[in-house]
Amino acid sequence: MSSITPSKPILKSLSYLDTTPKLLSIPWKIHRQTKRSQICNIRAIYKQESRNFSAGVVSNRADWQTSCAILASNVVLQQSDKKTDGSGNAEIVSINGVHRTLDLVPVQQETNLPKPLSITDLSPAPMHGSQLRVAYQGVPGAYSEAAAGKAYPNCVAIPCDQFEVAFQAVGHWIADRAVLPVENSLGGSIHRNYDLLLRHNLHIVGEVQLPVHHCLLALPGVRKEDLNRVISHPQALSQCESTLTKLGLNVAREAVDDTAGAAEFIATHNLRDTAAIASSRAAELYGLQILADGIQDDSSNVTRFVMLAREPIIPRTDRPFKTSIVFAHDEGMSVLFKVLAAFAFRNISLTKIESRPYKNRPIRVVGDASTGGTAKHFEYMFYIDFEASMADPRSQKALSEVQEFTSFLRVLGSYPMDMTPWSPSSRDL
Ligand SMILES: O=C(O)C(=O)Cc1ccccc1
Repeated sequence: MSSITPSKPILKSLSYLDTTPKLLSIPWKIHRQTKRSQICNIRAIYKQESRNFSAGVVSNRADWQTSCAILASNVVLQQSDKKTDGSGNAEIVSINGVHRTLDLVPVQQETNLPKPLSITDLSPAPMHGSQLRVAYQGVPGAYSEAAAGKAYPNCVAIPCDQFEVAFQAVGHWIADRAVLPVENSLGGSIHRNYDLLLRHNLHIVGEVQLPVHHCLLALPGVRKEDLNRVISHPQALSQCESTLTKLGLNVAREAVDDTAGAAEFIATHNLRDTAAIASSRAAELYGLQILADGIQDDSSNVTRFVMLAREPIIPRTDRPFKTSIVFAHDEGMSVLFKVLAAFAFRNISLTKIESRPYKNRPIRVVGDASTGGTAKHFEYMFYIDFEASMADPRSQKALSEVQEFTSFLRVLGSYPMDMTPWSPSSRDL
């Protein structure tokens, strides 16, 4: 992996670019606003598409995308005034304010035979035909950079100053992928990125589990006794809290955007009273000494990163796959139980459940003074990772059932599980 090593992250916020999603609505996003008949229509299409897919009829990428487009267009059509252009193609009046006509006829109209899938269809080479450009949050030496290199060994890693910028970089074709941390075995979920997954239209196309090995870094000649503060990414600070105390460092902790950025900051400003928690690679890059090595509180400190792309990958069943979804539900009895049961009764294991505030509707009020007061329910979006591929009929049946009692359901991605062997003592950095 080659990394652009600027003195500052290359990509600042791309706010000047309109970030309104220009992509077709997510194939799997199913909105509640549709009427019962329309849901039946969608379900019929969904089931037909699922049958087609599971029966192997959807045998190549083009068909897969056409099926998704059909499903998505039918969902979106419920949301907007529709008019046909006489050819049977429904013209979408607007999607997020973008006017477009969907061409729903399958590929190879003249022969009506699906185009054989070629290797370039599976993972098209980047536009510039050379290395994959992978955006990450941080500066060179960050663990996210290492994750990018583990996911795509020959990539060009592109540093970004915010997680949001990494998402935008992919959305605006500045990068081909983004690699972002979503959870750590000691620190738990990185909530910011769960929220961003929902806000953007990217697809999870892979995951990497990275053993994280923290070091305490300072300028050459600085001793622990000289330190008044330790700075790093909040996840790193929380993963090393006990060890810092054992080292006698009862000094101020300050959170910064990323671990390597903390090391760079100390070197750039020649701070002799400050240490950083970062990787040994950051020590090399920014000329710092390692005061203490392996300071995470638990040797099995692993961070899970996901890889994001503009297009989903084609799910397979020939290797272990994981699928990530997000859903919301209106009031109803034991909806969460029903969702979990839809997977449990099909022997599908869940590996993660996360809830995040439903920012469009944070509180639902029930009742009023006449009924003795109001109940205020916090509304959440629920994220689930489960161990099955979307190509597995069990997954399709489970999601078809979940759709019945949720107001919103979206598949964030179906992707190979990271099965690389590791032991608690292994280290990538
Ligand atoms: O700050 C970094 O180096 C990151 O990539 C985020 C992070 C921080 C701590 C553990 C894993 C990832």
